[in-house]
Amino acid sequence: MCTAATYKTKDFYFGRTLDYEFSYGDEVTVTPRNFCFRFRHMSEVKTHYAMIGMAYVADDYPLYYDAVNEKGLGMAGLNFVGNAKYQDVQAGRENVAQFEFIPWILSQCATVLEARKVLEKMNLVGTPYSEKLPCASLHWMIADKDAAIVVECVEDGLHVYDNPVGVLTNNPPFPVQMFMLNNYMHVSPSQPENHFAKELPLATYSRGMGGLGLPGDLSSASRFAKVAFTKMHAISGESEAESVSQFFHILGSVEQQRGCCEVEPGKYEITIYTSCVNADKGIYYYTTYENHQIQAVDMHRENLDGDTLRRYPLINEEQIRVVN
Ligand SMILES: C[C@H](CCC(=O)NCCS(=O)(=O)O)[C@H]1CC[C@H]2[C@@H]3[C@H](O)C[C@@H]4C[C@H](O)CC[C@]4(C)[C@H]3C[C@H](O)[C@]12C
Repeated sequence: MCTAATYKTKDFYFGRTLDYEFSYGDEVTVTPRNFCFRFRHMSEVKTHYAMIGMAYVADDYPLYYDAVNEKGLGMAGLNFVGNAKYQDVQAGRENVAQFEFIPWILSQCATVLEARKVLEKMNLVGTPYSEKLPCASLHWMIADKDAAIVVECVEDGLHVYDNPVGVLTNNPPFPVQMFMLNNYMHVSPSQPENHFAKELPLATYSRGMGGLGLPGDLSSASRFAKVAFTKMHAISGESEAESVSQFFHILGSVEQQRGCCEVEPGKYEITIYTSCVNADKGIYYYTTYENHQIQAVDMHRENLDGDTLRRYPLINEEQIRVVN
């Protein structure tokens, strides 16, 4: 399971949790403007927007899971198993392999509006990266400071949905997730009043009772409702530290602890990493399951006019500050 979210204070923030039972070898990766993208079905792109994100780098190619470009556009891929169905290569269309989708959009689009235009001409195809790295079944959230959309490629084609909540999890399809929020319209940060029966002397006996009914389990539909509620009500100061801290708290509402989600006997899905990118400043913050100290990689401290990837393997050891 995974969860992606946006958040806005003075700056725009975009991030996700990546929940899985193993890691591919994730690295915060900066792709500078002159790194040559050799798209499988399209021509080479030699110059483009720079981007920073989490990737598995294979043969010097950044297989991004999530990234933000220098214009502040963010994009994240989340599992959509059983529903994702990619299109066939078609002459006259812009055929883009699923593993190229993030670079395709972030290399040329500055906004969600521009991404929508590129999506109109695009065919999302199932060409695998390699035999060892077959197609991943994903859907994506694309967002900038003004808007968010979800892209789902299913049996009947490619769908682009407005995402007024700015969150995404996994199954079921996005319109169903949105519909199911109707079930939670009574949930509130305020204390409830007795509408049950006025003859009964019902009273609040604890803080937080306005949230009763909000799910707490790890299923993707439940995480969608939980994180949507948390994000829609989250309040913080506008400084970088306050904003980043609050963003990690929003995604913390749906993190997965080892032992609670068994995927096969003795194997558990956990939140491998949580990211928060300041999309305006190009700073990629992250924590990992074992390392709660926030780490940061600033794309603008790299040579963005270069042509080679800059890679920062995740720092996974817990950093504990001993104070006496
Ligand atoms: C496993 C990741 C998704 C995590 C997730 O959504 N978990 C939920 C599990 S479940 O639904 O609830 O079962 C996805 C997100 C991005 C994916 C990676 C990216 O798409 C980049 C390449 C794409 C290649 O085709 C496969 C390897 C890969 C390196 C992918 C491996 C894996 O599928 C990743 C890492």
